Amino acid sequence: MKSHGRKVVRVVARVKPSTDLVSTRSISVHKPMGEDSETVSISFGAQFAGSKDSYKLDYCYEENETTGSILTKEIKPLISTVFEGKDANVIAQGARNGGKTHLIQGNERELGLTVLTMSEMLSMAEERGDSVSVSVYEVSQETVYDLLGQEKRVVAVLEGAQGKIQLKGLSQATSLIFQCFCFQVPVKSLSEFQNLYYGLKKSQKLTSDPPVRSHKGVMIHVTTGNANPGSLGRMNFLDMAGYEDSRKQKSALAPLEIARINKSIYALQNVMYALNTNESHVPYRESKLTRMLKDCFKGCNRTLLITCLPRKFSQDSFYMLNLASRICLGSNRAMNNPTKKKINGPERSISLSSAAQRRQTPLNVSATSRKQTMLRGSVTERKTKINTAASAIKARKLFGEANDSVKCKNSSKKMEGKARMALKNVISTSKVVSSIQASSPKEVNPCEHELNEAACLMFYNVGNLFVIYCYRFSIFFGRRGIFSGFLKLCSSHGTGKFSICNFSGYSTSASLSSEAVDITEKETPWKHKEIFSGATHCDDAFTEKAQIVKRDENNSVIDDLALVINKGENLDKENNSLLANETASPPLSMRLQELSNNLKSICKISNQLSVPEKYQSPLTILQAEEASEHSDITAEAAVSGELRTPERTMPSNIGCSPWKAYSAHSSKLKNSAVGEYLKFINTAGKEDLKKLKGIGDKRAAYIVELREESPFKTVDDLKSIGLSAKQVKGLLKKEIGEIFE
Ligand SMILES: Nc1ncnc2c1ncn2[C@@H]1O[C@H](COP(=O)(O)OP(=O)(O)OP(=O)(O)O)[C@@H](O)[C@H]1O
Repeated sequence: MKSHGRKVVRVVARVKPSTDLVSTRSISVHKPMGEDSETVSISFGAQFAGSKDSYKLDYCYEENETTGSILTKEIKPLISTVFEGKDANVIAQGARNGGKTHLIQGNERELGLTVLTMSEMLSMAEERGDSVSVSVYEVSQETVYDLLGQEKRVVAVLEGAQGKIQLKGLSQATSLIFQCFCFQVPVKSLSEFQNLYYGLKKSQKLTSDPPVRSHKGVMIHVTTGNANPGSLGRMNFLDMAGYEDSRKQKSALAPLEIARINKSIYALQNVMYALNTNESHVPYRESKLTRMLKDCFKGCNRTLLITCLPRKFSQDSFYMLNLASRICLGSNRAMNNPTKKKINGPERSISLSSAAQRRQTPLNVSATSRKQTMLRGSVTERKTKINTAASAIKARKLFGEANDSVKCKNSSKKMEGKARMALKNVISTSKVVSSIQASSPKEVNPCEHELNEAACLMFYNVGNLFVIYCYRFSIFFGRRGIFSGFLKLCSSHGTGKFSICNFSGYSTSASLSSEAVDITEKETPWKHKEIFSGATHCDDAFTEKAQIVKRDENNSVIDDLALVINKGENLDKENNSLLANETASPPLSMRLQELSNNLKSICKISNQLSVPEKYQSPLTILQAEEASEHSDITAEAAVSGELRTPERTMPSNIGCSPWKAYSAHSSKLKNSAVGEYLKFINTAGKEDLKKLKGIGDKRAAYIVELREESPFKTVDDLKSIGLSAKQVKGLLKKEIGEIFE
């Protein structure tokens, strides 16, 4: 019998027998020492040329090997550990239709691993005088359901003060002596279990309308049967929902649903990887599934990860095998490497998933993510120096192009082309700068970006008004939630619009740059009869300046207000410190200054052009006025020819009703208040926390404890301190309402 050795996660594959007799045999498994091989290599046919030659796993069960042999070689050693008081997990993962359910659940004719294991455990329990009970659960769209009740019940997964997983609202479960996940049903015989298990499967089929894909789990609990009954161990079987590339055209599922499933698959991979590489931080909180199974995974508990592979190999299976191999080897830490090559390949889903996660949690990057960021930093360190120069060149090129487009008088089509080129360059510059920022170790601290200044260069097109905003700001837009609202607000106006943003906080910059590109993709065709209006906003080291250039259809300048950038002391300091540290990325102020200089040069050229008054249509003038109004450029400033930095209120009522504008503003305010509340929860000391309504000594201590493991990312996370959704809402209401008292 093969020993599991010291590995926390043993990674094997199972090849599903092919019913298609003519299918080409695309997988080949190399077992150097037959069944006793320590590792095996799996390789593919020519269609996967370009991939690695082979992938190493701990073992691979081929078609001719039965489920019984998996039981004997892999699961029996785990059963012994369960009776010794440990937990064990058997997880089937893979692409869709890979045979996961067949392996875990089986059917009446061909028993699956769960039933075979239950049989073993029942006879062992009988011998020892112990008892066995079972819980069955399902995790669908980040919600856990108990399947053994009269009807599906939602299970709230909470962490107790000791970090133990607890249930809320399930009295039957909490009254049990040991920590359990779901309602447990005692099982006395195998036939009783089979009736329950397969009966459940049938009734679920009837009730699940419309069918949703989910992760399904069966947990077998063992309790000692002596005078002091107590929990021994648990054997957890998990049938993961199948991985599917969300870009697939044929999928019956909504892309959002696929993305969520993939995200939770990815979260599990992260946990397995962290466990196998003995990382100090295991990202359990990245998904509901991993969070609820935290106690089963951690410590000396063992996990068997089975990747189910159909003989007729698909790209999705290849992807899952690739991930499994990484967990097995535990050596390649760059699962999230956002290199171009990987983004084009199956890893794109991973990086998108994690980007999505980061988008949700810009402030709170998990320790693993931070580590990965550091790693990416070191991997791209060499590239960074080159990119720093390249980005500066690209920035110059961008505005060089912009100059060209201003100069272009005769051909509006030519101008359109140039403008598109300029946009392209902005995007690439943005990406380069983002990657530099990501690789800068000093910017890895997830909280630091709040204090860092951030810059945003924003272009957007309102009707035939083309506005350029260049921002430098700190705390106000330090929160992604607010900034996202801001982007959405902008993107909800006008016909064609896009935004390019650079944030100095790593997580934010990554998420925003991708978001910015998304918006760009939706851009409507460029209009070449624009009035150009640009404004630069600068905090701190900069004085407030703005610029408006109006153009008619002949590209002539109607009005131009000068752009002046004053360099303050802070800027000098910042730049001096840069000179002292040649390897650092150029400070934002320097980049911003460069952009501003280029804008100035555009102005100069624009100044030389005359604007026939007849070309000023009332509409365009109105829009320009509206834009200046919304940019909070005062009449006084306009008269003096020097524009003030608009306040950080964005034009919200251009092209929309007062109600819409009000709604947008109030939701922005709400997000801002919630963000500040969470920020406080994540940073305040215990005494300060107690000043919050509804937070006492115990809760404050618990908050401090929980956030050390993983900061609170959303309002929902507050439920983990033992509050109901209603209570959380009440707390926020009280805090926010107090502002107006
Ligand atoms: N070992 C096997 N022998 C024979 N048929 C199998 C085997 N494994 C799977 N199948 C068949 O392949 C089909 C898909 O299997 P299964 O439903 O287990 O895949 P899955 O990976 O669970 O799919 P999903 O990702 O949709 O949950 C089923 O019709 C099943 O009967």
